[in-house]
Amino acid sequence: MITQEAHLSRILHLVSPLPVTEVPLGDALGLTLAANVTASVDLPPWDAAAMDGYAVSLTDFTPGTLPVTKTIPAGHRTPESIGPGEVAAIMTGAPVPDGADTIVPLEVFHEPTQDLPADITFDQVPEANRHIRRRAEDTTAGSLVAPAGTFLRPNHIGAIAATGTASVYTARQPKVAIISTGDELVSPGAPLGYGQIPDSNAPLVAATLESLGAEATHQVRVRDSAASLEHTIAQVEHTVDAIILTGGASVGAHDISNYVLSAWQHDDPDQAIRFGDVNIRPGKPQGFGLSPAGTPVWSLPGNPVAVFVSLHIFVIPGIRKMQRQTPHPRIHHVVTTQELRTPKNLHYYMLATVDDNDRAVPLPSNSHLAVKMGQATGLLHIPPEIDGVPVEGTVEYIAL
Ligand SMILES: Nc1nc2c(c(=O)[nH]1)N[C@H]1C(S)=C(S)[C@@H](COP(=O)(O)OP(=O)(O)OC[C@H]3O[C@@H](n4cnc5c(N)ncnc54)[C@H](O)[C@@H]3O)O[C@H]1N2
Ligand code: MOO
Repeated sequence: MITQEAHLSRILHLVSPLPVTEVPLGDALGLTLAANVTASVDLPPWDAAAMDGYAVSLTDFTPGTLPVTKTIPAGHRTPESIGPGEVAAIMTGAPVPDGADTIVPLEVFHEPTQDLPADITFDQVPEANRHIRRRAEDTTAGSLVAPAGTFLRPNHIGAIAATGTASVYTARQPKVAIISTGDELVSPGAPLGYGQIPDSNAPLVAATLESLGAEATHQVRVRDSAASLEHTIAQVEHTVDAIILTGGASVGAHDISNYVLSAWQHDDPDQAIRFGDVNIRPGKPQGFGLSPAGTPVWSLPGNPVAVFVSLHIFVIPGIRKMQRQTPHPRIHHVVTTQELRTPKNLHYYMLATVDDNDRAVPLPSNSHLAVKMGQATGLLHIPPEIDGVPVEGTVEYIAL
């Protein structure tokens, strides 16, 4: 029996990050930064008004009526200055004129209007340094905005654009071929003859890859024939970054993935495809290695929930490494509403629904229960050292 840890670490050892390319910021959502992004400019680039109002010099200031000598809207392109006894009408986001010590919001003097008054009356000395966004308060040019490894969400895109950057460096997205094996498989939606089932693994794997930003370039169904499997792999092997097979990973007479891939010779035996039982349920029979051309190949068991667990524990970390991203999933902790009994010495994964209060209701988790998989919000993980968790006990949880 291979441990989950040993199998995963072999996968991460054999999978390499993909080459880096420059991508326009508009296409970068959901990609992972391969290089730090630093600010091209100070932000704010200059002292700016935070309120619509009046910029005032407090040098020799005495309350009374003062003339409004200029108007500075946002986007004003000429540096301005004011001297003692002068007031400039200023709009939110406009550069603060030299000599101004504070901004007083317009409501202090009058109702909002488009016709600004020629002068305004101060009853008292205004407080200094109010309503001014200081230059470089947010960041300085050259400072880190987002480190390499950041998975770009909309907020990162906004922050990077704000600091004057139009493109980012990211790993090329993995192209992956998905091969479902099994004489029993037909396209989802096709009429089922006796003994036939819809191929649900290919759509599951493809959707998982797409959710990571990777591209499922091929989805091929092959019959349980060594010749067809060899032919299919030969056709896709040189155009993809990885191949994911489902089915035929076990030891049955028709489990062709195991027989075909185990027979491949590799110059470096450490890199060859190896099959074996891993201490994980579901998902026990696993194959992984590099094809003779050096393409990583995951050979997963056929049962849909076993595929689902295998994707989360063994495939997603490898794809993330290709994307130059942190490979490991975020583990949460939740409270189980039922006692969980599991075999010792196995990493046991259970489908579950977890509510907003982090309370988990386990679902039946046998590896063929595809519809139960559809009801889950994630996977509970009971590690090999224990044989269960009592009701109201804390348990690890991988959210989808
Ligand atoms: N004698 C033994 N039999 C089995 C063992 C074992 O150790 N000794 N392990 C069992 C476990 S655990 C698993 S998991 C499965 C894995 O089997 P295979 O990887 O060889 O997968 P298949 O036999 O091809 O299929 C298993 C199951 O999944 C269904 N399937 C396959 N492909 C798809 C697909 N694309 N979409 C939907 N469903 C699919 C298939 O019809 C089978 O029902 O082996 C156990 N047996
Ligand atoms: O381990 Mo198998 O993957 O039970 O279904």
